[in-house]
Amino acid sequence: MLETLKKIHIRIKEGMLKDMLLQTKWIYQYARRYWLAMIFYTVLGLFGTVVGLGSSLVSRDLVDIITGHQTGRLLQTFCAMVGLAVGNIIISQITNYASNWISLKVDAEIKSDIFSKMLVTDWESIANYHTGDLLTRWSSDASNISNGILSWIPNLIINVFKFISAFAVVCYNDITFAIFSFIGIPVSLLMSKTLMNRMVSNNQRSAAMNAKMSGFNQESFSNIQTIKAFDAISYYIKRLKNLQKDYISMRLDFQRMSMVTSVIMSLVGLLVSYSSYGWGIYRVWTGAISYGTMTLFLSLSGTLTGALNSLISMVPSAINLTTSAGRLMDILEMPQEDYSLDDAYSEFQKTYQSNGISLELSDISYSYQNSTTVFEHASLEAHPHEIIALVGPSGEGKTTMLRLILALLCPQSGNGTVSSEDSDGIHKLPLTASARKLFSYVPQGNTMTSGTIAENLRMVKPEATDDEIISALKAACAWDFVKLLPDGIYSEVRERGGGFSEGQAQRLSIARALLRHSPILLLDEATSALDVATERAVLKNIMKDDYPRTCIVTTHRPTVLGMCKRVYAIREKQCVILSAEEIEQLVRDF
Ligand SMILES: Nc1ncnc2c1ncn2[C@@H]1O[C@H](COP(=O)(O)OP(=O)(O)OP(=O)(O)O)[C@@H](O)[C@H]1O
Repeated sequence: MLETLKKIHIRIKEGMLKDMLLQTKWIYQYARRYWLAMIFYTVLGLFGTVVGLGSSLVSRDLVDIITGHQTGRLLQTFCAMVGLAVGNIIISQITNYASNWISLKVDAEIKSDIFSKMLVTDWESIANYHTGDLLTRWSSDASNISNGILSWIPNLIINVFKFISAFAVVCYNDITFAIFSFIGIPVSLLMSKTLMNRMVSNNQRSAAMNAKMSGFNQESFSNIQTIKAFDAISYYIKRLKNLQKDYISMRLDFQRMSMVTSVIMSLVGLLVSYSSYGWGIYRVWTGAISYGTMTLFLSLSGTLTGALNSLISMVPSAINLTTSAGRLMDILEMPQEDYSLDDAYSEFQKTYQSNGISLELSDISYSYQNSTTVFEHASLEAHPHEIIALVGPSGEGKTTMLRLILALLCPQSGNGTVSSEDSDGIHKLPLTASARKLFSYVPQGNTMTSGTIAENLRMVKPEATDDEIISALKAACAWDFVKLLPDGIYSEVRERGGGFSEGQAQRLSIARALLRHSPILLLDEATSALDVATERAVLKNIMKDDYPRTCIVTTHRPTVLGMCKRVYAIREKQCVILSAEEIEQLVRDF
């Protein structure tokens, strides 16, 4: 027996309650920023309770004056009652406004905070989550917290005060009525225990379902072309219907649970009010109390039951809130990227950019979290005024190498450095997330976003003039088609580069990278959709200016290898420099 109790104690200590405490602390760090507004809201709520009680007392007097139990000024009492009722309406509106204000502020703050933290989370860890799941956590879970944040301390204080003050008034007027305040408690407690268990699993089910729906919608809408091309419309409609079926069945499950709960709670409410009513009539009949006092009890029995139910319903709402906090904490507790060298890199860039910057990775080993080993003791270097090519069959690790260079991935062993040489010697910094200031990266695929061409390019240099944009477009061989567009650089680009061919979108992406004027340029199959002549022209333009750029390209096509200073092939998880003969062989075999 003792053993069992110990086990339960340990489970409570280590399990749900401990998690809930941590999650509550996490929520509190957002709530405390609005402590003044929360105090205002609490004071308003307390004031509203006092006005409500005052209104019940005045209505008691009014009834007693009318029924002749009390002598008093009817008109004044009536005016006081109306005044208090109007005051109640005004206070409740101000309270609503304050609660919305707090919710909106907290919502915006949590969302922007989580957004910025998600962006600095370790890339590989966050890439394991479906974007639909991330979106649901970021939007729905954050909203759950901001909407429910007031149900904590402020509503707890308000409802406790409401219950105690109403109870005190009841006791003062007729202590026998106090018993009715507690009739509902056992049932409400029982209900809340059942509710609590169901809610934990329902919340998790609901969050998982929402993430699934959001992921499906997002993927379907961004792949409409593929769905049509594969004649997969009916397949997708069927998938949606199945998801909807699951969703409806889950919602109806919830609905049934809340129906049962609310029927039981309403029955309890009826029981309380009818018993109060019956007891009230009896007390009036025996002459123990007046009609006015009975009216007071009837209205206070509602207040007491309401306050009690609100207090009890805080348990499931706390679960809802902490479940959401837990889901957000999962994301925020993932490892974060290291930006501690930001200042050092800014200084480094300012001082050495004009000399050009070299890049070196030595003895790098890297395996993805799923244990796919891509590199073992691989080394690579690139220097200013050089184009370095990375070649190799699909899936050998070219993109992975660029991710390592960009510090999106962190090698398990070996190290990366950037360096610059001047008359004082070689100046080095370790490769971390802060080094990204030095890079321009053109990834595979279409990375244009909706907006004008100019807006797309200014993403990397907001202060760029039109002339600078046009020069970048010229260097990327994109000006030829942009100048023919009726709105030139102010022509609209649709989502994912819609409205432009793959090759055009690639050239716009390259122009964007060039506009940034970074010392190191990384092109991941960035010229794959261009014809050979344009591809060569783009690379020539990139390297022809005096700017000491270091350029690394990954490619399947050996057409540009002749322009490269060194060609690395990824073989047996290493980067091997190809000889002139091997490069010639590659070109011949292509
Ligand atoms: N996020 C990831 N998680 C786990 N494994 C991955 C991930 N991305 C790539 N890989 C694996 O790492 C290996 C190298 O992939 P990578 O994308 O670097 O190849 P690549 O040479 O760029 O291919 P391609 O030429 O087709 O673009 C592959 O076996 C791939 O399955």
